[in-house]
Amino acid sequence: MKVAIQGIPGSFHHQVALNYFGPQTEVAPYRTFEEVAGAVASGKVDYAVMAIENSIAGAILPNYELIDRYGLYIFAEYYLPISHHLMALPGQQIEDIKEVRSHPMAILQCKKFFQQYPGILLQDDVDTASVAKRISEEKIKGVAAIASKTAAEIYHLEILATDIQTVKDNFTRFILLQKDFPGLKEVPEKASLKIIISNEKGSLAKLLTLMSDFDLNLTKIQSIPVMEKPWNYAFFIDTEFDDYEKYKIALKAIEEKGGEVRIFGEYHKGR
Ligand SMILES: O=C(O)C(=O)C[C@]1(C(=O)O)C=C[C@@H](O)C=C1
Repeated sequence: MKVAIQGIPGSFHHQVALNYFGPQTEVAPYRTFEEVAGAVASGKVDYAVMAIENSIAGAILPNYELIDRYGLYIFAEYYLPISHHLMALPGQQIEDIKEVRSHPMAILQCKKFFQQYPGILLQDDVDTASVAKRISEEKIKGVAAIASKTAAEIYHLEILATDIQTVKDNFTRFILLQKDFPGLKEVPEKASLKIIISNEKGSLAKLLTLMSDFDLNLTKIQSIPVMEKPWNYAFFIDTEFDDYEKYKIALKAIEEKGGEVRIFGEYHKGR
Protein backbone atom coordinates (compact mmCIF):
# COMPACT_ATOMS: atom_id res chain seq x y z
CA MET A 1 0.00 0.00 0.00
CA LYS A 2 1.37 3.40 -1.03
CA VAL A 3 0.09 6.75 0.23
CA ALA A 4 0.83 10.08 -1.50
CA ILE A 5 1.36 13.23 0.52
CA GLN A 6 2.47 16.77 -0.16
CA GLY A 7 5.61 17.16 1.92
CA ILE A 8 8.35 15.05 3.47
CA PRO A 9 8.82 13.23 6.82
CA GLY A 10 8.18 15.69 9.65
CA SER A 11 5.38 17.43 7.74
CA PHE A 12 1.83 17.34 9.06
CA HIS A 13 0.68 15.33 6.05
CA HIS A 14 3.28 12.70 6.89
CA GLN A 15 2.00 12.54 10.45
CA VAL A 16 -1.58 12.02 9.27
CA ALA A 17 -0.51 9.28 6.82
CA LEU A 18 1.21 7.36 9.65
CA ASN A 19 -1.57 8.00 12.19
CA TYR A 20 -4.28 6.84 9.80
CA PHE A 21 -2.64 3.96 7.92
CA GLY A 22 -0.12 2.82 10.56
CA PRO A 23 3.58 3.48 11.29
CA GLN A 24 4.87 1.02 8.64
CA THR A 25 3.02 2.71 5.76
CA GLU A 26 4.96 3.45 2.59
CA VAL A 27 4.56 7.19 2.09
CA ALA A 28 5.26 8.78 -1.32
CA PRO A 29 6.30 12.45 -1.00
CA TYR A 30 5.30 15.03 -3.63
CA ARG A 31 6.04 18.74 -3.88
CA THR A 32 2.58 19.96 -4.86
CA PHE A 33 -1.06 19.04 -4.24
CA GLU A 34 -1.51 18.80 -8.01
CA GLU A 35 1.15 16.06 -8.17
CA VAL A 36 -0.54 14.26 -5.28
CA ALA A 37 -3.91 14.30 -7.08
CA GLY A 38 -2.22 13.13 -10.30
CA ALA A 39 -0.49 10.25 -8.51
CA VAL A 40 -3.80 8.89 -7.19
CA ALA A 41 -5.63 9.42 -10.47
CA SER A 42 -2.95 7.58 -12.48
CA GLY A 43 -2.82 4.66 -10.03
CA LYS A 44 0.84 5.32 -9.03
CA VAL A 45 -0.32 5.29 -5.41
CA ASP A 46 -3.32 3.70 -3.70
CA TYR A 47 -4.35 6.59 -1.49
CA ALA A 48 -3.61 10.22 -0.76
CA VAL A 49 -3.83 12.48 2.26
CA MET A 50 -4.80 16.08 1.50
CA ALA A 51 -5.30 19.05 3.84
CA ILE A 52 -8.57 20.78 3.01
CA GLU A 53 -9.19 23.35 5.76
CA ASN A 54 -7.73 24.78 8.91
CA SER A 55 -9.51 26.23 11.91
CA ILE A 56 -7.48 29.49 11.78
CA ALA A 57 -6.57 29.95 8.12
CA GLY A 58 -9.72 28.54 6.48
CA ALA A 59 -10.15 26.42 3.36
CA ILE A 60 -7.49 25.43 0.83
CA LEU A 61 -9.78 26.27 -2.07
CA PRO A 62 -7.59 24.96 -4.92
CA ASN A 63 -7.77 21.46 -3.40
CA TYR A 64 -11.53 21.29 -3.96
CA GLU A 65 -10.90 22.02 -7.63
CA LEU A 66 -8.26 19.24 -7.78
CA ILE A 67 -10.60 16.62 -6.32
CA ASP A 68 -13.20 17.67 -8.85
CA ARG A 69 -10.90 17.82 -11.89
CA TYR A 70 -9.13 14.52 -11.14
CA GLY A 71 -12.43 12.82 -10.23
CA LEU A 72 -11.11 11.56 -6.87
CA TYR A 73 -13.18 9.93 -4.13
CA ILE A 74 -13.11 11.01 -0.47
CA PHE A 75 -13.39 7.93 1.77
CA ALA A 76 -12.53 9.45 5.16
CA GLU A 77 -11.61 12.62 7.00
CA TYR A 78 -9.06 13.18 9.76
CA TYR A 79 -8.62 16.09 12.16
CA LEU A 80 -5.09 16.76 13.37
CA PRO A 81 -4.25 19.23 16.18
CA ILE A 82 -1.53 21.52 14.82
CA SER A 83 1.22 23.10 16.95
CA HIS A 84 3.68 25.29 15.12
CA HIS A 85 7.16 26.03 16.39
CA LEU A 86 9.80 28.45 15.17
CA MET A 87 13.11 26.65 14.61
CA ALA A 88 16.60 27.40 13.35
CA LEU A 89 20.18 26.10 13.45
CA PRO A 90 21.40 25.45 17.01
CA GLY A 91 22.89 28.58 18.55
CA GLN A 92 20.78 31.02 16.54
CA GLN A 93 18.72 33.56 18.48
CA ILE A 94 15.46 35.06 17.34
CA GLU A 95 17.32 38.39 16.85
CA ASP A 96 19.50 36.69 14.21
CA ILE A 97 16.49 35.69 12.10
CA LYS A 98 15.82 37.81 9.01
CA GLU A 99 13.56 35.41 7.13
CA VAL A 100 11.02 32.74 8.07
CA ARG A 101 9.95 30.18 5.48
CA SER A 102 7.12 27.64 5.61
CA HIS A 103 4.04 26.24 3.91
CA PRO A 104 1.66 29.14 3.11
CA MET A 105 -1.07 27.64 5.34
CA ALA A 106 1.37 27.41 8.26
CA ILE A 107 2.43 31.06 7.76
CA LEU A 108 -1.22 32.15 7.75
CA GLN A 109 -1.77 30.35 11.05
CA CYS A 110 1.12 32.22 12.69
CA LYS A 111 0.70 35.73 11.22
CA LYS A 112 -0.11 37.34 14.57
CA PHE A 113 3.08 36.08 16.26
CA PHE A 114 5.23 37.89 13.70
CA GLN A 115 3.58 41.27 14.25
CA GLN A 116 6.12 41.80 17.05
CA TYR A 117 8.97 41.14 14.56
CA PRO A 118 8.30 43.52 11.66
CA GLY A 119 11.87 43.04 10.42
CA ILE A 120 11.30 39.34 9.66
CA LEU A 121 10.32 38.51 6.09
CA LEU A 122 7.72 35.73 5.77
CA GLN A 123 8.19 33.56 2.68
CA ASP A 124 5.98 30.79 1.31
CA ASP A 125 7.75 27.49 0.69
CA VAL A 126 6.91 23.91 -0.26
CA ASP A 127 6.06 22.39 3.12
CA THR A 128 6.99 22.93 6.76
CA ALA A 129 9.46 20.05 7.05
CA SER A 130 11.31 20.69 3.75
CA VAL A 131 12.36 24.10 5.04
CA ALA A 132 13.63 22.58 8.29
CA LYS A 133 15.58 19.97 6.30
CA ARG A 134 17.13 22.58 3.98
CA ILE A 135 18.20 24.86 6.84
CA SER A 136 19.82 21.91 8.54
CA GLU A 137 21.53 20.33 5.50
CA GLU A 138 22.75 23.61 4.00
CA LYS A 139 23.53 25.10 7.43
CA ILE A 140 21.57 28.25 6.56
CA LYS A 141 21.91 31.02 9.14
CA GLY A 142 19.45 33.90 9.54
CA VAL A 143 16.54 31.78 8.29
CA ALA A 144 14.03 29.96 10.47
CA ALA A 145 11.27 27.45 9.70
CA ILE A 146 7.75 27.14 11.05
CA ALA A 147 7.25 23.42 11.54
CA SER A 148 6.33 20.62 13.94
CA LYS A 149 8.30 19.42 16.96
CA THR A 150 8.90 16.18 15.04
CA ALA A 151 10.54 18.17 12.21
CA ALA A 152 12.84 19.90 14.73
CA GLU A 153 13.84 16.49 16.08
CA ILE A 154 14.38 14.80 12.70
CA TYR A 155 16.41 17.68 11.25
CA HIS A 156 18.23 18.65 14.47
CA LEU A 157 17.03 22.23 14.71
CA GLU A 158 16.60 24.25 17.88
CA ILE A 159 13.17 25.58 18.80
CA LEU A 160 13.20 29.37 19.32
CA ALA A 161 9.49 29.77 20.13
CA THR A 162 6.80 27.19 20.79
CA ASP A 163 3.12 27.16 19.88
CA ILE A 164 3.27 30.26 17.72
CA GLN A 165 -0.07 29.67 16.01
CA THR A 166 -2.57 32.50 16.61
CA VAL A 167 -4.91 30.31 18.67
CA LYS A 168 -3.64 27.40 20.81
CA ASP A 169 -6.43 25.05 19.74
CA ASN A 170 -5.59 24.77 16.07
CA PHE A 171 -6.83 21.94 13.85
CA THR A 172 -6.40 20.99 10.24
CA ARG A 173 -8.97 18.79 8.56
CA PHE A 174 -7.45 16.33 6.11
CA ILE A 175 -9.31 14.18 3.62
CA LEU A 176 -8.32 10.70 2.52
CA LEU A 177 -8.61 10.12 -1.19
CA GLN A 178 -8.62 7.25 -3.61
CA LYS A 179 -9.21 6.87 -7.31
CA ASP A 180 -12.53 5.07 -7.42
CA PHE A 181 -15.59 4.64 -5.26
CA PRO A 182 -14.64 1.63 -3.11
CA GLY A 183 -18.23 0.65 -2.23
CA LEU A 184 -19.72 1.39 1.16
CA LYS A 185 -18.69 -0.97 3.96
CA GLU A 186 -20.64 0.83 6.66
CA VAL A 187 -23.48 3.32 6.66
CA PRO A 188 -21.95 6.79 6.35
CA GLU A 189 -23.07 9.80 8.37
CA LYS A 190 -21.29 12.53 6.41
CA ALA A 191 -20.97 13.45 2.73
CA SER A 192 -19.00 15.89 0.58
CA LEU A 193 -20.94 17.06 -2.46
CA LYS A 194 -20.62 19.42 -5.38
CA ILE A 195 -23.95 21.00 -6.29
CA ILE A 196 -24.54 23.27 -9.24
CA ILE A 197 -27.77 25.26 -9.19
CA SER A 198 -29.13 27.75 -11.66
CA ASN A 199 -28.09 31.38 -11.26
CA GLU A 200 -31.61 32.57 -10.33
CA LYS A 201 -33.16 34.57 -7.55
CA GLY A 202 -33.61 32.40 -4.45
CA SER A 203 -32.06 29.21 -5.84
CA LEU A 204 -29.46 28.88 -3.07
CA ALA A 205 -32.06 29.69 -0.39
CA LYS A 206 -34.32 26.95 -1.85
CA LEU A 207 -31.46 24.43 -1.85
CA LEU A 208 -30.63 25.16 1.80
CA THR A 209 -34.30 24.95 2.82
CA LEU A 210 -34.64 21.61 1.08
CA MET A 211 -31.55 20.29 2.88
CA SER A 212 -32.95 21.46 6.20
CA ASP A 213 -36.36 19.87 5.41
CA PHE A 214 -34.58 16.53 4.96
CA ASP A 215 -32.66 16.93 8.25
CA LEU A 216 -29.30 17.42 6.58
CA ASN A 217 -26.95 19.36 8.81
CA LEU A 218 -24.79 21.62 6.67
CA THR A 219 -21.26 21.73 8.13
CA LYS A 220 -19.55 23.59 5.30
CA ILE A 221 -20.47 25.46 2.15
CA GLN A 222 -17.94 26.91 -0.23
CA SER A 223 -18.58 28.49 -3.59
CA ILE A 224 -16.19 27.79 -6.45
CA PRO A 225 -16.38 29.42 -9.89
CA VAL A 226 -17.63 27.35 -12.82
CA MET A 227 -14.75 28.15 -15.19
CA GLU A 228 -16.72 27.57 -18.41
CA LYS A 229 -19.48 29.95 -17.28
CA PRO A 230 -18.03 33.19 -15.88
CA TRP A 231 -19.77 34.40 -12.69
CA ASN A 232 -21.60 31.12 -12.18
CA TYR A 233 -20.73 29.13 -9.10
CA ALA A 234 -20.73 25.54 -7.94
CA PHE A 235 -21.19 24.84 -4.25
CA PHE A 236 -19.00 22.41 -2.36
CA ILE A 237 -21.06 21.23 0.54
CA ASP A 238 -20.30 19.01 3.53
CA THR A 239 -23.31 17.65 5.30
CA GLU A 240 -23.98 15.35 8.23
CA PHE A 241 -27.06 13.18 8.73
CA ASP A 242 -28.50 10.48 10.98
CA ASP A 243 -30.61 8.82 8.31
CA TYR A 244 -28.70 7.74 5.18
CA GLU A 245 -31.89 6.82 3.28
CA LYS A 246 -33.38 10.23 3.91
CA TYR A 247 -30.14 11.83 2.70
CA LYS A 248 -30.38 9.83 -0.55
CA ILE A 249 -33.95 11.00 -1.05
CA ALA A 250 -32.82 14.59 -0.47
CA LEU A 251 -30.21 14.25 -3.24
CA LYS A 252 -32.94 12.97 -5.60
CA ALA A 253 -35.16 15.91 -4.67
CA ILE A 254 -32.31 18.36 -5.41
CA GLU A 255 -31.84 16.76 -8.84
CA GLU A 256 -35.58 16.81 -9.57
CA LYS A 257 -35.50 20.55 -8.94
CA GLY A 258 -32.77 20.96 -11.57
CA GLY A 259 -29.70 20.82 -9.31
CA GLU A 260 -26.63 18.95 -10.57
CA VAL A 261 -25.16 16.77 -7.84
CA ARG A 262 -21.76 15.10 -7.74
CA ILE A 263 -20.87 12.98 -4.73
CA PHE A 264 -17.21 13.50 -3.78
CA GLY A 265 -17.47 11.06 -0.92
CA GLU A 266 -19.64 9.50 1.77
CA TYR A 267 -17.83 8.59 4.96
CA HIS A 268 -17.71 8.49 8.75
CA LYS A 269 -17.43 11.70 10.70
CA GLY A 270 -13.84 12.29 11.91
CA ARG A 271 -13.16 13.42 15.46
O1 LIG B 1 3.62 21.68 5.37
C1 LIG B 1 3.13 20.76 6.02
O2 LIG B 1 3.71 20.23 6.99
C2 LIG B 1 1.80 20.25 5.66
O3 LIG B 1 1.51 19.12 5.95
C3 LIG B 1 0.86 21.17 4.96
C4 LIG B 1 -0.18 21.85 5.86
C5 LIG B 1 -1.38 22.39 4.98
O4 LIG B 1 -1.44 22.09 3.79
O5 LIG B 1 -2.26 23.04 5.56
C6 LIG B 1 -0.78 20.88 6.80
C7 LIG B 1 -1.21 21.25 8.03
C8 LIG B 1 -1.02 22.63 8.53
O6 LIG B 1 -2.26 23.29 8.35
C9 LIG B 1 0.01 23.38 7.77
C10 LIG B 1 0.43 22.96 6.56
